[in-house]
Amino acid sequence: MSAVFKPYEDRADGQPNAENAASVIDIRGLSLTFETNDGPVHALSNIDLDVKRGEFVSFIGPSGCGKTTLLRVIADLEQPTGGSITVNGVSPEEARQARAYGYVFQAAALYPWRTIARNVALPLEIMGLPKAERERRIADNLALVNLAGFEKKYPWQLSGGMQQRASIARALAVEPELLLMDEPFGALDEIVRDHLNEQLLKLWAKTQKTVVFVTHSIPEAVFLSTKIVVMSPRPGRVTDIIDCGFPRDRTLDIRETPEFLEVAARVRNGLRAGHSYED
Ligand SMILES: Nc1ncnc2c1ncn2[C@@H]1O[C@H](COP(=O)(O)OP(=O)(O)OP(=O)(O)O)[C@@H](O)[C@H]1O
Repeated sequence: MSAVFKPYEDRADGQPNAENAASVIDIRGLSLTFETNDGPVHALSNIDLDVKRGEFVSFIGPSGCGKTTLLRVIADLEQPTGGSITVNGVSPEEARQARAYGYVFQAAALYPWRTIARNVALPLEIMGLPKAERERRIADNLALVNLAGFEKKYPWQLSGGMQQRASIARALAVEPELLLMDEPFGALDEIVRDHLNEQLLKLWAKTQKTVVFVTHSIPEAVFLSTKIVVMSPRPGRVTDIIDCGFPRDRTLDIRETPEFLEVAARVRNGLRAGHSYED
């Protein structure tokens, strides 16, 4: 086995000890069936997953395999029809009420009539935070995503990548422990995506957040993750969970290494095995 797959407790690079760290998300035998006019849609079947504090976990799988549905269950936006789930040791509903997570969507979803600072401010206003605290969080989080100086711009004055960084700042400003990201860079070109992947990794190392990230991209999943959850459709199942222990300060160069290509090949094989070519 290559060094890449070393358990965290053997590592000297400061990564969390994944075995002993607290569970942020604990999912057991979880299923979700949507009842539709055309009959039941089995979106998720018998999912088991444990996400530890400080991990970066990616869900990868073909369209319709239930990645977004699983993320929405964690966020209490969908209700499972079977099995159990806890987030920070409590139900997803309680975790949502405690603002345990920030959610970043594929589209930046910024309000065009609000400046960047006022977009980041919105959830803080809803929380009823005092002005001084709101301003501290806006400044800190815009600096964290390298958008200091853009406070007074409107979303349409920023590139797509900058808008997505602003939506990440908005999610972080709530100071959640957990960041849920649904294909946040899916609509961006590859060079911008590479750049944002590097920035996200630095942000993750700096903030020590737990991240759950949905993607279609094998290189993105391997580059970013400590754990890759490979899913297959109809019904959505977990077909493989791959530990991926690259150092936190990795750069894009690692994509050329044999270790990286080895993990990518395992992800690709997992995707192929679960893929149906019927449609
Ligand atoms: N509200 C809903 N009602 C009925 N079916 C739904 C609903 N939401 C999702 N589905 C179905 O559940 C399955 C999983 O959908 P989901 O969006 O989670 O997949 P995904 O892996 O995120 O896909 P993509 O990569 O295309 O975003 C699909 O078959 C989808 O059509």
